[in-house]
Amino acid sequence: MADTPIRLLIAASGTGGHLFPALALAQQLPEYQIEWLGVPNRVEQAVIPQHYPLHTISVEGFQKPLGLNTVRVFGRLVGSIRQVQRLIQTRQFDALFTTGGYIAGPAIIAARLQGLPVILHESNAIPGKVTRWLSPFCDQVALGFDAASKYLPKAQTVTVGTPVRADFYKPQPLDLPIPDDVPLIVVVGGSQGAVSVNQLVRQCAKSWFEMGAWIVHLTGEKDPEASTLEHPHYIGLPFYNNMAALLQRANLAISRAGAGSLTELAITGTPAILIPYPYAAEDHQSFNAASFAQKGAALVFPQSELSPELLESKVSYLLKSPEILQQMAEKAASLAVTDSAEQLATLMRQLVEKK
Ligand SMILES: CC(=O)N[C@H]1[C@@H](OP(=O)(O)OP(=O)(O)OC[C@H]2O[C@@H](n3ccc(=O)[nH]c3=O)[C@H](O)[C@@H]2O)O[C@H](CO)[C@@H](O)[C@@H]1O
Repeated sequence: MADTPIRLLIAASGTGGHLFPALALAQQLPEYQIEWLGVPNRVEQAVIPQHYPLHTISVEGFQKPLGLNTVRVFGRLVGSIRQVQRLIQTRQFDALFTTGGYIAGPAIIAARLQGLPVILHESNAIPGKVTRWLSPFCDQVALGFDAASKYLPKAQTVTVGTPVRADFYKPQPLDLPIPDDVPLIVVVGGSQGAVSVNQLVRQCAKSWFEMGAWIVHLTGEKDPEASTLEHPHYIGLPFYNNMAALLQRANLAISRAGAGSLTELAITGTPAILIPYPYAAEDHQSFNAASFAQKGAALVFPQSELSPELLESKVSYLLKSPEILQQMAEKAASLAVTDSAEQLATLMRQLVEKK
């Protein structure tokens, strides 16, 4: 195996939270030949082909209550496993890396049937269903949060944090017209935006503008009112690619509590108000956010308890208290695992060498 490059299949799909940690690992394995497995019509179609060949299969999750639909989904799962097996045979992959989610089901099963080593990375404090079911079949399960290990008693777990893209480790220029000396609030609702958070922010923004603050608001693509707020200090965008530059510049973030977002806030040392997505599976975003709240790196509010008045006053208070923002920034930075991608790359190389 020494002379031919290792061929790695990465199965990561659906959301930025699944894609970006896998991309961060891929950046650490320049000597590998990497191809990607995703599904049609999801974010990977826009992000991956410029980096790696993208193969797609159709997968879907099992919905409750179980019934006829389950039979159909099961049939489709068997079909997708066969598709991935054929892909592994024809493209001669040596190993599989996945970040969980629906795509991980057929990918892990097919890889095991073909005798490939598998590493699964689970970034959330409460692992998803596929991770729980299939982690015993993976050679190594790498965790973003230590707390997740108690849900995976039969898995070979190791906590490595969650990898972020390489640009987060260097100061990045911000290509947005924001003066250097103004307080900047960044609003981000995960990779898809958060309409409820957007509505809250639009109701509060006026008083923050009056305090001199600027707002960069990443609204997502699905907010029908996204362009209703206009102000010289306001920049609304559906999605922004250079998150590293934006979070490095931000004085405060108002954010959902997806594992990827939290990791990036820690790496950039950005104080935050976190509003966990209330419908995330088993409320995992609240558990993700808990470590930030306990450490004093963020204020966490359940969406149901956060009125516009409360958000308006908390942000105004923080804007008036730079020393508190500074303390929160330091506490956020203390939660950063800066070599997560390197640790994962080392695990991958060790595993492939062993086989
Ligand atoms: C609704 C839901 O279930 N979301 C889940 C999904 O989140 P989702 O994909 O929203 O979440 P994350 O917060 O983990 O990651 C968002 C990623 O998108 C990037 N970004 C975002 C906006 C933007 O304009 N530009 C940009 O690049 C961020 O920099 C970050 O890298 O996967 C995460 C990891 O499994 C989970 O923790 C989340 O709970």
